Amino acid sequence: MCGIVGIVGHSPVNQAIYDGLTLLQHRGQDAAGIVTIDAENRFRLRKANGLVSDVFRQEHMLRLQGHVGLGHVRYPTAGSSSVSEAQPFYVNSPYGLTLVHNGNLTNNAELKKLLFTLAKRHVNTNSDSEALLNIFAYYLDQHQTEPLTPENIFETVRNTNKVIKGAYACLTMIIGHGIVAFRDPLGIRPLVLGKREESGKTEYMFASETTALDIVGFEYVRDVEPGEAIYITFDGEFHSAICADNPKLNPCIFEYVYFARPDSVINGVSVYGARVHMGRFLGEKIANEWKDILDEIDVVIPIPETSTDIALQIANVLNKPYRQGYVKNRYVARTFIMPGQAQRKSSVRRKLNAIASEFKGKNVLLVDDSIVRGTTSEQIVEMARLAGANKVYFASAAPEVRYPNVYGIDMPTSEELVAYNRSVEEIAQMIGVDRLVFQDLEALFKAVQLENPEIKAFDASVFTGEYITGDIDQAYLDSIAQARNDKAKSQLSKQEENLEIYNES
Ligand SMILES: O=P(O)(O)OC[C@H]1O[C@H](OP(=O)(O)OP(=O)(O)O)[C@H](O)[C@@H]1O
Ligand SMILES: NC(=O)CC[C@H](N)C(=O)O
Ligand SMILES: [Mg+2]
Repeated sequence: MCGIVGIVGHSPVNQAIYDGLTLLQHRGQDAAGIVTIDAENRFRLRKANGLVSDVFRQEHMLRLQGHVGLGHVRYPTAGSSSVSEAQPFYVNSPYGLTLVHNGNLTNNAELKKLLFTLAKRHVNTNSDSEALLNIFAYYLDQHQTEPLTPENIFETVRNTNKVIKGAYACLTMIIGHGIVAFRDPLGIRPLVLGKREESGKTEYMFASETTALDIVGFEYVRDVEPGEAIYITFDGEFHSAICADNPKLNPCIFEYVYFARPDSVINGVSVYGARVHMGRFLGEKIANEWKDILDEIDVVIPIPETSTDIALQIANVLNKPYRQGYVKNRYVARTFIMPGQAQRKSSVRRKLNAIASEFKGKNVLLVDDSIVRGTTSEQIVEMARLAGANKVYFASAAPEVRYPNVYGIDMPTSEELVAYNRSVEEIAQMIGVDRLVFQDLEALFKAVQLENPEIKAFDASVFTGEYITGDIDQAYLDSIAQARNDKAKSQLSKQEENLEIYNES
């Protein structure tokens, strides 16, 4: 679910981009990168595996000179976890071009072949983002006017949109020109625009979520529209155009369930507001369907971090105490977006610990935002039992996750999903609870639409198996299942997967 940032400023941007990335760290923990353009029109780049605070030391920040730049935090959905596939990516022609991408292209293999056929362009890694950059570069290179006009830029985006498939929120930075933001025609991944006035000049910032704008003092202006390109020159000229046929907003619903921060507003939806509605609707469902055990429930307990706001609403609806039964280790990152199942499994136990007194002899209702692989639920139920819980009930604020995701969430195969081919009762047995309830999909849609009634449809493929880009067939799903299942990824040796050209210690 990567996070992206871009700034066209009139003073040094390295610290602002760093700060923005720290507010997007929850979207990607594998790698981080920043690229700027210095006073001699040279790219200055630092990217490496690790968290933002690990990747950038003082010598790197001093390197990142210039008043314009891009930043990226990575959660791999294509290629590997190798630093060679960290972002930003760079190509030298035309002009000198860099790119950051949130999303996933579903025709990466075809794009690599097309690039070689069209222009003998070699893409060295298996990153879809590197292919995307080269497609953009190829079409940009078709224009001969100097400097490029906004129409040249928009024509480039139109041509790019015609050949790439999947989900993408992108920022490219062109030496001697400016930053171009563009979003897929269905708006699956988020992208917002902010601005601020500095010594009489306007500066602009793009980011995956509004929280990144907040921390660096940029005022939210609007979201980048589905299919829209916004071109901001380094002189601060603002140009925009819709560069796709019949664009329509179908945002990824899992952003609201899990990925985005509660203090973010994306596609006009307060993420916190949506989660409050999710909790209320799920509480009402429990009140209606669990009449036989309602009086038995002693306490509602969240699974920190994401589900806390949801659980509080459930406790309010059911008029039950809301207690902190699990303490989250502040030094352990998000487990769901960790690269392998072994690491996810071992991290859950380091991340969450039970306060025994909150469970001993009690009938507890545990609440999480979602159950995906069951990595979290299995272990926290075991902890509840070991702490002496009498009955353990479980509520998920999202419906059963039964299908792979191909639009930027690394869930390549159904077989890894605990709800795949299983009934609610069978899942309850799998995770060891006395009763289990999932949110209804319609209620989940409504929870988001209450915050923005303009949104009429979503990418809900993980729940429905419907892939709204219309190009996904079983052969593709089989290919990514084979290439990217946990076993296949774990067998990639560090050496084999590292296709790095620019080496740095
Ligand atoms: O069933 P699973 O495969 O475990 O996936 C679902 C769990 O993973 C996420 O938590 P995570 O630890 O990633 O982040 P959080 O701290 O934001 O809750 C999510 O909030 C669920 O708790
Ligand atoms: N989570 C994402 O947005 C991933 C971006 C890109 N597909 C990559 O793998 O690097
Ligand atoms: Mg969680």
